[in-house]
Amino acid sequence: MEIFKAFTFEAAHRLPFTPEGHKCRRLHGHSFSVEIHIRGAVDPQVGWIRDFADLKAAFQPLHETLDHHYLNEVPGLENPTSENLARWIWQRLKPSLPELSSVVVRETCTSGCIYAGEDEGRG
Ligand SMILES: Nc1nc2c(c(=O)[nH]1)N=C([C@H](O)[C@H](O)COP(=O)(O)OP(=O)(O)OP(=O)(O)O)CN2
Ligand SMILES: [Zn+2]
Repeated sequence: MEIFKAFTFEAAHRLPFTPEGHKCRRLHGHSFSVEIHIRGAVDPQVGWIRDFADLKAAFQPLHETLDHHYLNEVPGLENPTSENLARWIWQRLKPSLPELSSVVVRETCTSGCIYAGEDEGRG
């Protein structure tokens, strides 16, 4: 079974490697949303996989780093696409949250990324 916890944060970014004239090359902002999913067995005693509060606590330091920041200035997010942001979050959560199964990032209501660690370990 899988559970998730959703978060939102406000941030500015620009995508420096988009072609000249691309709208996302300009500085702009989003109300980002992030879902942290974990997969595991339900503990029959307590009836849950893990307390939602554990997911909130794990994401809290990342929220502080991202919320109301210019993402391009955050180390590791110099090219803050949804894909790179999802991988950045995954790499920072996975060590303390081994049951992590996917990170979902939404830039807008209609655009986002789902990352499940596919290319981890490939350099
Ligand atoms: N694969 C990706 N494509 C794009 C990314 C990205 O991170 N990964 N990011 C952007 C921009 O940041 C943009 O702000 C969001 O994209 P888009 O969905 O094009 O934005 P709109 O809300 O303007 O979309 P419309 O549906 O056209 O109104 C671009 N691409
Ligand atoms: Zn954008």
